[in-house]
Amino acid sequence: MSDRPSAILAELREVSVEHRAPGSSFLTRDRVHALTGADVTVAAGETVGVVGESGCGKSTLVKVLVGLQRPTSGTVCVGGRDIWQMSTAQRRRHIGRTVGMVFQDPSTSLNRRLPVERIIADPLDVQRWRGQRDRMRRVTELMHLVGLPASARDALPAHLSGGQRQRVAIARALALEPALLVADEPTSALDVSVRAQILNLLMDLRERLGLAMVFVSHDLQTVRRVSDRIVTMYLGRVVEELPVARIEHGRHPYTQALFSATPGLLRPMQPIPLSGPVPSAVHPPSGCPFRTRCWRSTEACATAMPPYTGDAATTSHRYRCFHPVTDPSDLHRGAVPAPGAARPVEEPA
Ligand SMILES: Nc1ncnc2c1ncn2[C@@H]1O[C@H](COP(=O)(O)OP(=O)(O)OP(=O)(O)O)[C@@H](O)[C@H]1O
Repeated sequence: MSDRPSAILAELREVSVEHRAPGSSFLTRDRVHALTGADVTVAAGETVGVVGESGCGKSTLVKVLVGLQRPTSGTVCVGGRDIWQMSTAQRRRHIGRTVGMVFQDPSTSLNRRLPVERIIADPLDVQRWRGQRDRMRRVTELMHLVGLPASARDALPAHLSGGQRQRVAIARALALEPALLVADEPTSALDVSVRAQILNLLMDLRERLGLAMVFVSHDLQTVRRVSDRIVTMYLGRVVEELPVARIEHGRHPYTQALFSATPGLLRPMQPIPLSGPVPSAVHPPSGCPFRTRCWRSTEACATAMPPYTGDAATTSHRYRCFHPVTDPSDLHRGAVPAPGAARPVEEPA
């Protein structure tokens, strides 16, 4: 991968998403900060892995990318165009042609009342795809592409296995020949026995069709295997993005802690224990969101958000941290806290 990718397929600039907090009243007006100030780009042909603990905003980020979630602020460009400056119909058409989306659970993402053929053809119908014969031919082609037998054409989702259902979802996502496929935990709802098959299918399709991919997963080994670049998120913030070749050189302590929890992912290292719960997304800490669990934090971390900076040697490795890990052997020399030694989580004011 070159350090400076050429064609940008999707770009988030300073994107934030807030939701009304469950149980918030008209008076408190509490907001959940699901995504804050996210800057992410996806270039043609590259695979970007998105990682982070549950609730850190991964799904929100991909929903924003595919136009399913309108940001509270910031700009979302897909195929070079600001999708929220378009009419609803224009936006649907434009995104449909540029981006395909595969969701986590095909049991809920597919319309259970429609046969496979109608599900796969749905994006073609929405875009008024040529004639009926072309439509039928395209469905056959797509079923073949994802390894579905012709006999599945008239089946309802309930009559298919979980793996076959996910193949239907992938066929639907590819119907309009998008340049970018966004997959949000595409294998985690499947039986362990078929996960590898679906992952291999996605990798095969990526190669054959020259797709760019955004791949969200909790499985860091897989993310490392499939990605060119990794984006680490914490409490609604992108805290680091780095080329997979630099995975040993994660600068953000959270990236190091996250990766250290998967044995064999990095050089031999002790898991870095993180004490305390993830702070509330309604009342995130001031400054760096990770500071309440970070063993390297200082007062500076509470007063301001670290800028999104990079190493001089590479434009594709950026992180938000006042005390980046510049020497990974730091982590072996006792800088790692004993369990429970990280700073206690402060109660929101
Ligand atoms: N519609 C909503 N209303 C209120 N809060 C929401 C809504 N959608 C998401 N959130 C909150 O936004 C935050 C980010 O959620 P998101 O689903 O993006 O996280 P995630 O990293 O994808 O989690 P997981 O890995 O468990 O899927 C969480 O605190 C979540 O509870």
